[in-house]
Amino acid sequence: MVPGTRVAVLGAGSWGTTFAKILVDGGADVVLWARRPELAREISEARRNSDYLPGVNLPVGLRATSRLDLALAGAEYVFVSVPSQSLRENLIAAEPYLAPNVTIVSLMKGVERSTGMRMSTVIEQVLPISPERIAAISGPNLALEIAKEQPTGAVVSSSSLETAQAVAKLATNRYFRSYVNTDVIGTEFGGVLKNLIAVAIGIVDGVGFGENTKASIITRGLVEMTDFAVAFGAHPETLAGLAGLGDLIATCQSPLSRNNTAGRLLGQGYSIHDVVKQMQQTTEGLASVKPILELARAKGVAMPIVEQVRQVLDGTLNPRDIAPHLTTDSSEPQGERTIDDGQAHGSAALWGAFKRTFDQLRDGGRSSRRD
Ligand SMILES: NC(=O)c1ccc[n+]([C@@H]2O[C@H](COP(=O)([O-])OP(=O)(O)OC[C@H]3O[C@@H](n4cnc5c(N)ncnc54)[C@H](O)[C@@H]3O)[C@@H](O)[C@H]2O)c1
Ligand SMILES: O=P(O)(O)OC[C@H](O)CO
Repeated sequence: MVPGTRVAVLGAGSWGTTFAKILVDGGADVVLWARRPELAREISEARRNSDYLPGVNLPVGLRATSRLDLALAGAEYVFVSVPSQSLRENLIAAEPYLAPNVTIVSLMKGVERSTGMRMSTVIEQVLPISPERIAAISGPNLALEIAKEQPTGAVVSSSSLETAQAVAKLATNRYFRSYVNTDVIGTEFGGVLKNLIAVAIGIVDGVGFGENTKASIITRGLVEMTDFAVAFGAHPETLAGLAGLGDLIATCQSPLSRNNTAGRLLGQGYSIHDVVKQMQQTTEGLASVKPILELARAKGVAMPIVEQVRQVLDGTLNPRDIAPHLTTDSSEPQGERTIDDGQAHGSAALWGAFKRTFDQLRDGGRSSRRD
């Protein structure tokens, strides 16, 4: 990365603000766009975003504005972190101010409810830029932990390896390390699907069930995630990496997760109406359940856990009943089938993931690598 590369971040919630800090701490020249002028002022003047990141001091080099034209002027890279349902309208507003040859990076983990589209495909549809200039970032990335500079990793994915590497260089610093891959489908769906499993985990937590139930849901949830993503063209290895298993673990076990929290409230008996009212921040999983199930049906993929989450949201399943039929409604004993119908490829994928993790640890985090 050329130090001082001009970057814009759109969306000054928890993740947009945290990511702006990651980029500044990596040496980029960052302008953060906030919808509300008072928030832009708080970030620029007090170096705080007290609603979203309490107790965090933001870097001196971070500038913020509520003027989209000023944020985007001359930006070579634009990172987008608005709620997924608002991406399309925000891109339309941004388009007149985008520099030629700009690279757009999605930080979001939802699908568009009305179309079922992934965020990178919405970007591709709305903006006149080639897919090689679009990237997505995903991984075990709870914003508040990263804003406090606790070390973590993520995956930058683009159909162009060159773009993924350029973005990964920007998004790497002493506490944040970016790996690269070219499996955009797997990387994006990993981020979307783990939210749904985290809602299920929250529900059983709220009911009062313990670790066996949660471990069963996480393990079977990973199978659902992998089946779904592979049916849409993803590589199974991606789902065993940071953007799949890694994010699934972080989101399912952290009380910081909004999806997990929403699930817990449902498990405690609150209605979806009450839960939505209580959630102050973006909870992508709640909007993704229906479009994901529609996509799954279209490909003939069974998603019993996500289906049960939908029933709890609709009020047609008592949260206490979510556990007993985790994998199937059939009373016949089933094979466990983990990754891909028990073919040799599944164990090879898992072995590959373990080996890569080992190699990365041995490497000591010195270079941008494939996840
Ligand atoms: N918070 C995290 O830990 C985290 C980590 C990784 C990815 N993400 C993803 O990042 C995306 C953004 O989430 P977040 O956590 O920053 O949410 P958030 O609720 O903390 O912030 C969302 C921001 O978007 C703004 N906003 C709301 N409606 C808008 C609209 N119509 N147009 C423009 N801006 C609007 C809000 O004012 C707020 O500043 C989500 O897709 C989420 O899944 C979040
Ligand atoms: O707070 P959540 O549930 O949106 O999860 C945040 C991040 O996606 C965790 O990686």
